[in-house]
Amino acid sequence: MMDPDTTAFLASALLFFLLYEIIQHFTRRRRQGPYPPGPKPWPMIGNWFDIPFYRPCETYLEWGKHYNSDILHTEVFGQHTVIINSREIADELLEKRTRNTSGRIYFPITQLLDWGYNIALMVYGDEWRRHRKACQQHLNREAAKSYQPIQIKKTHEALLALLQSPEKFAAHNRMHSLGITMDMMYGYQLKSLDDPVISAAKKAIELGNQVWSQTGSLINTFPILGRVPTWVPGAMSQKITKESARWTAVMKSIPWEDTKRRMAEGNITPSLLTQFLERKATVGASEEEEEILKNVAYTVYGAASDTTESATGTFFYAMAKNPNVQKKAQAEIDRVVGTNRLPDFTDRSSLPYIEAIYREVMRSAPPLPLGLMHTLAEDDVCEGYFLPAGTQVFPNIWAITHDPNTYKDPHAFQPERFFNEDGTLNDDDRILAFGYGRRVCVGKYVASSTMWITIVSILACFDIGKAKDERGNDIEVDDEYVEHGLICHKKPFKCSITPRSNLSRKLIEEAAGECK
Ligand code: HEM
Repeated sequence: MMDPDTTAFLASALLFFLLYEIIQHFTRRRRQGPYPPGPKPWPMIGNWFDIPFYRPCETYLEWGKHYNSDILHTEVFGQHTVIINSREIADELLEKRTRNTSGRIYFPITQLLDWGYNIALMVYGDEWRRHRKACQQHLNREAAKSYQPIQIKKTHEALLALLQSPEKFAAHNRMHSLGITMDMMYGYQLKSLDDPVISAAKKAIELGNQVWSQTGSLINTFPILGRVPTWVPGAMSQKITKESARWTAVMKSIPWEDTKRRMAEGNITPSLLTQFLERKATVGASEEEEEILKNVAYTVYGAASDTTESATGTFFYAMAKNPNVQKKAQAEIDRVVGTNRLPDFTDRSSLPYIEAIYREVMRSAPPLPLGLMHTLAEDDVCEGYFLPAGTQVFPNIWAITHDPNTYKDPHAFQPERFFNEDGTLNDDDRILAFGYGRRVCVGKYVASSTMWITIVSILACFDIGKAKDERGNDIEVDDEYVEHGLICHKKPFKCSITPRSNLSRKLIEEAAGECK
């Protein structure tokens, strides 16, 4: 038998359901047309049981074929969601009508998690505008160049790590993307993946992801449930949010305190926050400016590291599977850069095949296959379908970059698809993996440079191939991806990474020595 607390909790939840349905019934707006097609919703819960959890991007592509539509609809507890499978519709809704489609859904759980600092989750309004402006100031095309010395230094450190323990390439990849981010934002030098900042952020994000979605917690549908104290049986979300918020506070405080300590000691490495603090000490800055800059740094930690790690993971996978692509790239590097030095950013415009590999990595496995949701400020009509205000729209970036009408043989890794017949790069240089409209990834220039210098440096120094088993046979690499929240990663796999020559080995050791 249930104890009285549980019975009371369930009874109030049921009451809320009923109240909700009644309110929905009386407040439902007049529809200006049908909703886009999708699975038939159940009363009250809507499509709760239809929402796909494994590789939703692929399921939505299948739905698109089933319903013969590139725009699809689901509804869960009255929250409308639209998924777009075509480039044209995504451009129409998320680029041309970006004024109406730049919102983010507000989950009441965000405040309980203490994730209000996160620019990517902020609703469209003045607070977001102030943060976005600060991001643009520090991450625009020109500003992004100031991080190149960090990107080079960290990439050379990664080359050394690959030389010393190639079998740990996935860990080196993670260390590389996190190390660049922490250095850029705080000048914080990450020594290992066991660093307390990394563990705290991991715990905060893993816990938070369990509840930060429409179906993750009832609090997102019935905000009043957020007031239920943690001791009430069944109040799981409250326990999770409390624990996640505790780790978020740790994740924020360690690098910030470290930055202040180093500044006080006069041990300053250039970074977003040290530059700001120096400016504050000389010409002054407001408390609000400081808060915004700190929020930018905290946000970038999450926004930059997992995404870059995912894309670099795809690069290793693509190289292990496509030796011909690798050979062609290395021939280009040897011809343009030579073998007596490591590549640097001045080489970028002279290496079109490397550029094409970068584009193909981002096309073949966009790190956020469904992007981030945008929400509608006002009712809209698209392709004859009615989209009520508040609808969340997901661009199915993976489906769009795998459309065989645009990308022939879309599952093959073919950098050649980005060339004109005369051998020059074509104009398909928009990286859809960075998203859409006013919410497009504000770190795209930084991300592009990190990806490029990583790809070109690894190819200049190493051969990546299939690993061998104990009998000397190739170990095949599977094609599976796994999802962590909205971000997908190549499923762990083995590959062999060997220096191309003794000269490459020497170049790496020299370059890494200079980093110290
Ligand atoms: C391969 C690497 C990356 C990928 C694939 C990526 C992708 C994305 C995507 C899809 C969005 C959402 C866009 C939308 O709403 O339509 C986004 C937002 C964002 N990204 Fe990135 N990103 C990457 C790296 C970075 C880096 C390096 C930074 C910072 C240095 C960064 C900072 C941000 C921020 C702050 C937002 C939120 C923008 C807003 O909501 O206004 N990202 N990113």
